[in-house]
Amino acid sequence: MVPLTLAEHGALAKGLLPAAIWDFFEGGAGTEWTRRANLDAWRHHVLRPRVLVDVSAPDCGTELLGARLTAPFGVAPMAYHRLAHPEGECATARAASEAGVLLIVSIFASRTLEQIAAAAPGAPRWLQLYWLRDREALTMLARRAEQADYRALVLTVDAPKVGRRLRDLRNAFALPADLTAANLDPRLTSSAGHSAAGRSGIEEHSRQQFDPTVSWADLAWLRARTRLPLVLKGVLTAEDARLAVEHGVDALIVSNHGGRQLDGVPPALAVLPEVVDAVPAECPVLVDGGLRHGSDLATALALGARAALVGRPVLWGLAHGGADGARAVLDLLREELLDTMVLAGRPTLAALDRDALAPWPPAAAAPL
Ligand SMILES: Cc1cc2nc3c(=O)[nH]c(=O)nc-3n(C[C@H](O)[C@H](O)[C@H](O)COP(=O)(O)O)c2cc1C
Ligand SMILES: CC(C)CC(=O)C(=O)O
Repeated sequence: MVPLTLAEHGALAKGLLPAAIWDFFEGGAGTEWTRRANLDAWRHHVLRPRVLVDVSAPDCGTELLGARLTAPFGVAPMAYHRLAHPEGECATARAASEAGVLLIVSIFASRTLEQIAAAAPGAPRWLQLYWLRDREALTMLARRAEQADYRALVLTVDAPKVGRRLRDLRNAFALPADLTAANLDPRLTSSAGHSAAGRSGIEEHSRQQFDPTVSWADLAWLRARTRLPLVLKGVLTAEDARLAVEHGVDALIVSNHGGRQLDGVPPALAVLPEVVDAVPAECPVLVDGGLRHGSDLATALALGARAALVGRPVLWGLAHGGADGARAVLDLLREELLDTMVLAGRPTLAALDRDALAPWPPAAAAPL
C-alpha cells in the first residue's frame, strides 16, 4: 500500500514497531488530554477560500533565520531515531535535505552531530539542547554544533523534568543495550537502559541530568558561549514570549512537547496568536503539535506562525521506509500545503493571513 495520508504512514509503522517503542513515540503525559487536544485543535478553524485568483504558480518557499526552505516547516527535535530505523538521524537528515526543509536534531540523537551533518552537507539544521547540570557538556555541544555547520541552538524550556508518561511506566520502557545518546558521555545516559522503580529509563536519566534550577538569567551564560542564534522551544504564554525577547532570544517555538510534558496545557495552536501578538515581527514564531495535514500547516501560518514543525509522522515514515519513508512524509505535507493554497485561492504565503480563517463552529448570532 502506498500511503496517501500521514495517518496511513502511521498505520504502516505501528504494524512494524515493537509495541513499547510505538508507545514511547506516540504517548503523552498523564491522561494524554493535551496530546489529543493537539490533534483536535485544527478543527476549530476553517479556511475562507477566495475564487477567481490566478493560482497557476503557487509558492510556499520561505527563509528562516537565513536558511532557504522549499516549504515553511521542519522536523521537530526527537530523541533516538535509531529506535525507528538503524540509520537513525542520518536517514532523517537525508530526507529533510532532499525535501528542502529544516531539521532540528535532538541532544538525545542516536547518531553524532558530525555523522548527521555529513549525511546532508549544506542542509539547514539546528541543534536542540536541554539544560544539563554538566555545563561543560553544554559548552562542548555548542562548539561542535558550530563546527559542524548547525545554524541555531534550540533550548527546550518545558522540561525541568520529563513528564509522567504512563505508557512508558507500564511498559517499563528502557533503551535497547546497543542504543545510546551518541553526543553525550555514555556515563551521562547509561541509566536510560534501565527502568527503575516507578520510573522509565528515559525518566531516570533525565532526572539525573536535567538542571531544574535554570532560569532566565542563565540564558546570558549560553549566549556568551556561542555565536549561533538562540531559539526557545516550549513557550506557551505571552508573558514568557515577552521575557524571551527581552533576553535577546532570536526565535520562539510555541509547543507543548506533543503533549508529553504538562498534561492539561492548551494545544499550541490555541495560544499561537497571543504569542505572535506579544513579540516584534522580526522574531519568528514557530509552532508544533498534532500537525497531520498540509491544511493544518496552512492554518498555523494563517494564525501567524512563520513555520511549523512535524514530529511523530517523520518517525512513522522512518520506521517503515528509512530515509525514503521520511522523505515521503515530508513531500506529502508540502504537496498538501500547495494543494490547499491553490484550492483556497491563496497561492502565496502572504495571502495566508488571519483573513484566511474563520472560527468553527461560527460564533452564535446574538439574540435580537
Ligand atoms: C519520540 C519523541 C521524542 C521527542 N524528543 C524530544 C527531544 O529530544 N527534545 C525536544 O525538545 N522535544 C522532543 N520531542 C517533542 C517534539 O519536538 C515536538 O514538540 C512534538 O513531537 C510535536 O508534536 P507531534 O509529534 O504531534 O508533531 C519528542 C517527541 C517525540 C514524539
Ligand atoms: C529523552 C527524552 C527526554 C526526549 C524527549 O524530550 C521526549 O521523549 O519527549
